[in-house]
Formats: sequence, C-alpha cells, structure tokens
Amino acid sequence: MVSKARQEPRSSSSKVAMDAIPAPPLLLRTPTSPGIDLLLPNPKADKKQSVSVLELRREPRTIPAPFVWPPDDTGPTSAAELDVPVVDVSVLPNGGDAAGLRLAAAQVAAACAAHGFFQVCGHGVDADLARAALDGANVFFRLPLAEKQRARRVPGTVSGYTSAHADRFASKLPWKETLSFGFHDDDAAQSLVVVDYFTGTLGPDFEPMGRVYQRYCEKMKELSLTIMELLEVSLGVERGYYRDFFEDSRSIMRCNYYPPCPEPERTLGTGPHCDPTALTILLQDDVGGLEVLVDGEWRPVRPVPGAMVINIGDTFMALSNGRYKSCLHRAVVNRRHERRSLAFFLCPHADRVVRPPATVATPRRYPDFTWADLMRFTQRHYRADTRTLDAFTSWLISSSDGPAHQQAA
Ligand SMILES: C=C1C[C@]23C[C@H]1CC[C@H]2[C@]1(C)CCC[C@@](C)(C(=O)O)[C@H]1[C@@H]3C(=O)O
Ligand SMILES: O=C(O)CCC(=O)C(=O)O
Ligand SMILES: [Fe+2]
Repeated sequence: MVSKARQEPRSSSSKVAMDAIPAPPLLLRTPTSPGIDLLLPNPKADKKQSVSVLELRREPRTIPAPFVWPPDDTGPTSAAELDVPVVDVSVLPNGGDAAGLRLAAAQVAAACAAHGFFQVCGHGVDADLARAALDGANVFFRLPLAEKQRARRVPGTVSGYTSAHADRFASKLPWKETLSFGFHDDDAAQSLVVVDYFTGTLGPDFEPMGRVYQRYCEKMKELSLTIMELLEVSLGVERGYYRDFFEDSRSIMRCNYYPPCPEPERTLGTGPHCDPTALTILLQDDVGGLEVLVDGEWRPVRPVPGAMVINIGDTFMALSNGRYKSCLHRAVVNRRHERRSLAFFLCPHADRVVRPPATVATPRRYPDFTWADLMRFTQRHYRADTRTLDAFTSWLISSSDGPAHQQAA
C-alpha cells in the first residue's frame, strides 16, 4: 500500500474561490468537500469586527502566507519508509507466553532506542470502536463552522476545537483542524468525563458521539498501561514502576483533521515536533502522512490496517533517563485526500514528579520536573520546531517564570 501523502499529481478538482472581504479574522474555506475552515488573523483590519470569509475560488497558486513553513521544515519525504515493528501486545495481559513476551520486549527495545516508534497489534481495541471514532471525526469536522466554534479552545488550555491554531500562532500555521479533550477515570463511578465534555460543550445531541470517545479513551488508557508494562520488561526495570506511575494519569485525546491542500509542499499538517507527553497512541486512516526524522531523512510510517502507531514522548524519554528516544516527527498533507488521525497523549497526573527508576537513573540526564511544568512550557513557550525537552530543561533552570525560581522565591 503506497501512502497517498503528497503522491498525488496537482488535481484540477480542488477548485477554490477567492472572494476576500477585508475584516478579521479571515475564514478560509475551500468548497471542495469538506474543505477546511480556517480562521486567519487579518493584518489589514482592526480587531473588533467579526469573522469574514476568504473563499478561494480559483486554482490557487499560493496558499495564504501564514500557512507557509520554512524549507527546513517542509523538506522532501524519503522514498524509504521507516521500518517500524508491529508488536503483538496480546502477550501481556495473561503473561503466559514467555517467548512471545521476550520477542515483544526485544522489538520494542530496539525501536525505542533508535527512533521511538513502533506499531501494535493484539491491542484489544475493537475494530468497530476504532471505526466509530474515526467516523466521529468526519461528522464533527463536517459541521458548520459556527457549530464547531461552540467547542472552541479555551485560551491557556489544550481542550477544544481549533482551526490551524490561528488563535495561538500568526505564522507557520498547520493545515489542520483539531478537537481535543481531557480523559481521566479518577471517579469513573460518578462521571464520564468525555460524555460530559461533549454534552456540556456541544449539547445533548452529541451524547452518542461522546459515548464513542468515552469508550475509546477508556480502551486507550488500558492499552497505555499494557504498553507501560512492556516498556518495564524491555528496559529491565522493576515491574509496576511505569504502570503505577500512570494509574492516575490525566491524558489528552486529540482528533486531527487534515483537509486536502492546494499546495502541500509548502505547508504541513503538523509541524516538526517531539511530543512532550509520555506516550502517544495514534490511530490513523489509510491515507498516510506521518513522517519521522531519522538520520536526517523524513521517513514515512506506513498505515498498517488494524494496527496503532505508538511513539515515545519527552516525558517517557526522561522516565527512561534518555534510554528511549522521543523523536522529531511531522504530518504532511496532500492535494486530493483528506486525512484523519486520532492521537491519545498519555500524561502523568500533573503533580507527579518525573524521575526515572533507579535501574536506569545514573548518570541522570534530566532534572526532576512535573508534567504541570512541562505542559505549561508547551502552552507558553513551545513551538513545533524546537527540541522540546532540551528547551524545557534550560527554561526550567533559567527562566524567571520557571518553577525553580518560584520554589526559590
Ligand atoms: C501537550 C500537547 C501539546 C500538543 C498536543 C499535546 C502533544 C503534542 C503537542 C503538539 C501536537 C506538538 C506540535 C505543535 C502543536 C501546537 C500542534 O501542532 O498541535 C502541539 C499541541 C498543542 O500545543 O496544542
Ligand atoms: O497526524 C499524525 O500523523 C501525527 C500527529 C502528531 O504527531 C500529533 O498530533 O502530535
Ligand atoms: Fe506528535
């Protein structure tokens, strides 16, 4: 299966219409179904007016300037796909298959020490649930913009709907819309946090959609803890150290929607970044677009039907004291196919101190920190093009609003 990302010749079907009405922020909607709703800051107008519509109605030669990324970020895709093992994690819950567990641990150890990416099968996530979650993304992102805006991101948080992060950044805008919400099951008996998010934000009609993502996030947490056990085995650390660390996790679920783009070579669906979180479980559709920077080349990660992509984030790189790598990756877009990906970002409880187990802790590579500190950094200082943990570590030690100074004060 060859990834469709960027492979397509320029399509004449992506007719778009230009009808700029000067007022902020500009709404870019490509009428090709379903198109992309992007609210763009409009430099030419004062800030008080409402949304206007920039409908591109001609075969675009250029996408709006805020979407153009530097050539270093939009470099070519390698012809060589990344050789990512598909690890059968069904060996874990029963633990009976010693040989299978050894194989899985060896596959994970090699991949995580090299580039931090592997895929999993035998994950226990029902195919119907996975499909419903992907289909739910289609339903949500095809809603009229006014409806999506009812879930717009609350400044200073990750939760909510954003289009191109135009509410946060004025340049290097990603060619995507996203919907993010939190997940934890601290008081599962009392409340279903994801159902409550959908009904509270979008109304009672969205309860069925909320129940799909509630169930999906519950399965994601289960799978995350299984993978934590496998990481313990692969690193030879005491059993339970990582699993217990994430028992009270408060994670982030994100639906990514990447519309077709008239000039995919000049922009990015998600810019080069390392995930600051601990572990990412990515369910992608069959279009392809995820790429990992390995030995200076952007290597595609092929969608494997039924499998889920797992990658190590910065927080787990610190928990493994640098033994496992959190690596730069990006998502490219293409001219003809929309693409969806669902990213479950496993995060520790905000107050947990990120510290590697004794087995791998010397010499220490990173200072102690809490996820709350790293999360605040990503929301205040973070850009997709920095190596997060290195930037965070120096911020942690040197910055005036870093926790070290607060503690000292
Ligand atoms: C804690 C997070 C911040 C981001 C979502 C999660 C984990 C990945 C981060 C992100 C995807 C890295 C690339 C830049 C970013 C701004 C994005 O393109 O969405 C990041 C997310 C964010 O800050 O919303
Ligand atoms: O959509 C993808 O393939 C990757 C997205 C990603 O890396 C992210 O959201 O952190
Ligand atoms: Fe990522």
